[in-house]
Amino acid sequence: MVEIRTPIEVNDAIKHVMEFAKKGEKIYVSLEESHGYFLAEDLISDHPVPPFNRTRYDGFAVRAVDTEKASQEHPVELEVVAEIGAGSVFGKEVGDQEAVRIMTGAEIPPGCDAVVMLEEVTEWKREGKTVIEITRKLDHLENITLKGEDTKKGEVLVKKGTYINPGIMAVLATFGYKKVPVTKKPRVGIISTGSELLPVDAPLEPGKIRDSNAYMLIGQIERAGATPVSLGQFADDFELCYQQIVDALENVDILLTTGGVSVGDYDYIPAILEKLNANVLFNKIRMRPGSVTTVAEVDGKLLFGLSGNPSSCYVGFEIFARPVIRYYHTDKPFLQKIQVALGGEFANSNPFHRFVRGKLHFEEGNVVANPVGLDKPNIVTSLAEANVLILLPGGEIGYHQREKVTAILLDEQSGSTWEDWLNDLEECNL
Ligand SMILES: Nc1nc2c(c(=O)[nH]1)N[C@H]1C(S)=C(S)[C@@H](COP(=O)(O)OP(=O)(O)OC[C@H]3O[C@@H](n4cnc5c(N)ncnc54)[C@H](O)[C@@H]3O)O[C@H]1N2
Ligand code: MOO
Ligand SMILES: [Mg+2]
Repeated sequence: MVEIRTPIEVNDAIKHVMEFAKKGEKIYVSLEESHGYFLAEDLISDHPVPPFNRTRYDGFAVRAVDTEKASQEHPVELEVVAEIGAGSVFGKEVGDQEAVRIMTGAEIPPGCDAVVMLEEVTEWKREGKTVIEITRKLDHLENITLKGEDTKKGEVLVKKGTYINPGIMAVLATFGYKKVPVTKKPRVGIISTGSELLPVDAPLEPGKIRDSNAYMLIGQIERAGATPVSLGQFADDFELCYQQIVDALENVDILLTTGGVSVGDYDYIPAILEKLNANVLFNKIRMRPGSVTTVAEVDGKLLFGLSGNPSSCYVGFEIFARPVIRYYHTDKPFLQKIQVALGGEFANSNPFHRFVRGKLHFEEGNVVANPVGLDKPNIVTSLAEANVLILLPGGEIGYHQREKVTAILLDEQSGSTWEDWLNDLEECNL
């Protein structure tokens, strides 16, 4: 008799999984490799930026008061007493009727309080001296970037738990972080199971397909903030897969398997979990695709038995494994959601919540989420385009073109808290 599984609700399943989520320890990585890590400490400015008053233009630093009477008819003449490029400083006080030739980014010399651009002046030599002619009045502080204009000392610029993007790398460099405090990425193992699976470089054979899930998961794991560990591809053989899983659990923080979680004759993951004496959190969820996603805990480690069907595997990972990985780094481990107009027609109702792979685009000022490709669990090619999961709550209704629905953003990095995730989903009561 085939086992009849009772589906649990999506949010209950997430809650169970998150009970076993762990926090990452603090490590230091070089600034060069920090992209894609998450800050383990607040980034606080320990000096003002810029650290000195500087010129915004190539020009002449002057005393604005000397230009007060300048006009086209009555230009003011100033003597150029020095030249400085960015990185050089003119330590002396600039006196009455004097100017310093200065290049963008150089510190404003003492006594000066305005800069006139090179293009605005006439310059010539007279009796061995360089003289400039200014034809308008300059304002106090004109063309000067003030010390601390960008940021003051002591400000929290980036909060702990933030994903390090290129802009944050610039800020880290500004404050001298050769080594960056980040949270250590968990190691996430991938085992693909299936006697039909070929290595990616093998020619097709009758009845066989190439293993795409393993590579998809490498990308998903990296996007989530973990280090993928490829542990191989194995035939549907109970003993072989059991042994691989036992060995893998020793060597990784989280283990993912794909395939073999359903009720078929060669779906060995449920029996392997039983032999492992694993604490199975659930093996059926009221969602589609990914309903067969099975999660178990073995000695405190999580094992995600993801479906073999590519779209089911993808969605199961994003909804259940991703927040566990993100929690290592941040208290906002859940995906963010937005309201969109539905770009397709789903007239048939479905008792299960649907997570339709979709792509955002803009139409007459509205954000529209268009389904990509066929909405079936076994579809792989649609995943190439997907940047959202369109959430169609289960029930007795269908969904129609331009109806307001929720889209879960797959490439967004700031994340959301559990409360945010629940609030936004209140209406769908997942
Ligand atoms: N009698 C029932 N049959 C099925 C049920 C059910 O409840 N009762 N559930 C269906 C659903 S829903 C899903 S989803 C799949 C889950 O299948 P498994 O997780 O057991 O995966 P497999 O049987 O091993 O493979 C399913 C499908 O996916 C292909 N596959 C497997 N691994 C890979 C890979 N690494 N890369 C690409 N494609 C892969 C495999 O060839 C199969 O076509 O079960 C339904 N059946
Ligand atoms: O787990 Mo299956 O994906 O619901 O199609
Ligand atoms: Mg199966």
